[in-house]
Amino acid sequence: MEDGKPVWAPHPADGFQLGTIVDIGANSLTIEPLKQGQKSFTAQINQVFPAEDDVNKHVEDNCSLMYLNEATLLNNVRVRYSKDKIYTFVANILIAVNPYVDLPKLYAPETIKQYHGRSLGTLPPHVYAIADKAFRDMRVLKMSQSIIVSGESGAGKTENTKFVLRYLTTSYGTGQDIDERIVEANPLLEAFGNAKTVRNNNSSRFGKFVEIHFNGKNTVVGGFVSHYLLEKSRICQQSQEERNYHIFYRLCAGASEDIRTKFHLESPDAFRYLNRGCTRFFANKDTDKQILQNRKSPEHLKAGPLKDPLLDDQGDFNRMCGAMKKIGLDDTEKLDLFRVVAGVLHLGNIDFEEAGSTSGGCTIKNQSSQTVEYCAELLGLEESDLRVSLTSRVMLTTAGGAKGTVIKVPLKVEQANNARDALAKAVYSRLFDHVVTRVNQCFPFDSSANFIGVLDIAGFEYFEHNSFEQFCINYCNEKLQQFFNERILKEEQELYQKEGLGVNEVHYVDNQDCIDLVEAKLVGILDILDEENRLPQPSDQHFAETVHNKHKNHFRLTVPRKSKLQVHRNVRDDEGFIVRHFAGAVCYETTKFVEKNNDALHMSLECLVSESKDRFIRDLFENSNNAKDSKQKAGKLSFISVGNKFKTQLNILLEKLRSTGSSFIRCIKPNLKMVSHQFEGAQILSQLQCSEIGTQLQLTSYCIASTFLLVHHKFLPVT
Ligand SMILES: Nc1ncnc2c1ncn2[C@@H]1O[C@H](COP(=O)(O)OP(=O)(O)OP(=O)(O)O)[C@@H](O)[C@H]1O
Repeated sequence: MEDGKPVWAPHPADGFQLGTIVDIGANSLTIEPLKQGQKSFTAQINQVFPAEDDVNKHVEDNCSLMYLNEATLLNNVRVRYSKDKIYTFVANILIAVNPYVDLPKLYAPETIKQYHGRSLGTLPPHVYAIADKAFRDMRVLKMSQSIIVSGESGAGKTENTKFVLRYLTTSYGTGQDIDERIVEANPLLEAFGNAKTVRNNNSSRFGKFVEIHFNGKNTVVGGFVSHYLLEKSRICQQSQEERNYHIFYRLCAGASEDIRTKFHLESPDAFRYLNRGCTRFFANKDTDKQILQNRKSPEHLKAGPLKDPLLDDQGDFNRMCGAMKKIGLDDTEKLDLFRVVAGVLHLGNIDFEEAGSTSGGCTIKNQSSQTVEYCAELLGLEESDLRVSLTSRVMLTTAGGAKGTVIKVPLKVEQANNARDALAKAVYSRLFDHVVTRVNQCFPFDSSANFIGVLDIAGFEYFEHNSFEQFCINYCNEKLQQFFNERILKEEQELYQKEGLGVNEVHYVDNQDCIDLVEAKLVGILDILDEENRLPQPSDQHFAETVHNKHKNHFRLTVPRKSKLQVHRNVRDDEGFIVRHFAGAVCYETTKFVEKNNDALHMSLECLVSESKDRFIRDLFENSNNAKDSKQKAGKLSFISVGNKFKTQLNILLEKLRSTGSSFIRCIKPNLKMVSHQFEGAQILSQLQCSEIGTQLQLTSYCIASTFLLVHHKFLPVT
């Protein structure tokens, strides 16, 4: 960096600001901002970067900048974004900034044609360029490919995934039914698996890996969707501004009067599982008029509809019905799905009260009689069985002479509430599994030569309060980061060495220790949690204590009171732990870890649903580890580990990824308000830093710097 030449120095809101160096200290620099009227300030040397001569210039591949650093990358992305150029390459990785506005020309059929068969770099950066590269690599190398789409919630992963699928089926499909089916599966999956959150109106609350399969002639023959970790807590409760899964509202807004009557549907405020969150429908001015008044909640009538250019509950209901038809679901199947959704809604309305007897148990309130009747009818249950199963649980006594006797233990009001919610979550999540299975049956294939898989899964997350869901997501991201390190860094280094570029070995921080901390046999956090779940009286506190005891001096683990943030320092040692991830330290609060890690219903409920009179409900629970001999299993605590199921799924996924060629798309959320043309530099910078881009940038700048002797800043390890 030369005196007088412009540099990028840190800025709290913009990420970086332009300035000149006016003084050099031992570890810091004094910077005078170029913007008039701003005061000089000091910054650490390693946070100040040389700027390009023309800061308004932009390039398609960040690697062709003169100075390669995070500040010039941020500026390049910013300049391009201001011109609606949302895609940028960093070597082979595609950065995609969410425009939050429809850019029809960018995705038009003519654009699809343009990218057909064209090498990377010959046309402007585009998600289509990545899709076409994957296809050409598959054809030439005769090897399956994967495209890993990452980014935080609302960054645009699902939209870009859909563009990839649309591109591949349009360009290399058969022109027949199957292409359309692969694309039409999305509205159905989104209806059941997406919800409005504060960060994204259409947030996917599950991860997915969508494979498009090709025959030996490289034509699409079918598809397959694998799904991961549906967020179950949302089924029973949402925060005030959030909603449950779209399907509930779409059914309330869009179902015919006939269906409404049949399934006893009302407006969203009538249901406990909806009315603690936002009860407004998505609609625009015109479509809002088409929704009958009696279907709208008082909140909707007062505040009007929720607005999003891509969402419209009533219209989406009709589109979803169309999609169901296209992918081959008949009316009976459609009604089965709706009936179970309605059944879940009614379940939530069952209220309990203390029985007033000496048993200490509870009964169902009289006001809930009608609701119980509806639930029994919709879910094919005997009303009396439903009542008994919700208010008591069967257990096998092991004491004295009565060993082996099944007894009924009455539940307290709170326990009955939990049982009701557990039943609702189990029914809905089985329904979601069924939807995915059914979708997969719609594009079957006998054999395939290769596939292109697109992974759309949540990126690294850290909030003020982090629970089991964030723990699983971040564990997944550790695994993906390791895969990225293996793939890009090792391969690139080998390439540089092979080509004799004289690049010294680049040391990146291996995160295997963090992965082991989570998944190692017996001592890993997931196994410690499973052990806790198997105890007669598991507790979240005991689990947290065991984690700390087993990993006292682990570099990656510490107690919350050592956090830099006040809010985490208030968390007691037995209430949480901090994990130092590759992308930063996260404090996990362990309340509900034990409950969230258990997928099993208590035996009375399991028996209830698996013996339903209704075939559809019975089938949903068919493959569960349901006790055929309920007497034998009734006394045992049944436990199905969510964490270890995810670990197994993840390892299968990683094995698959390792067997394929890979490309990476990093999606970026430009602002928290979800609006167009607003670039919040600082928060975009932090997304770039805690992603593969940060790692790639370090490697690329290091290699180029070493090769061309343009050493501008020191290479820093990943963490
Ligand atoms: N390329 C795009 N063009 C126009 N709008 C977009 C584009 N990408 C994303 N959006 C807008 O941003 C919203 C959020 O995008 P998307 O649902 O793909 O995010 P996500 O990363 O999948 O989030 P989550 O992890 O919460 O599911 C979309 O509903 C859409 O309104």
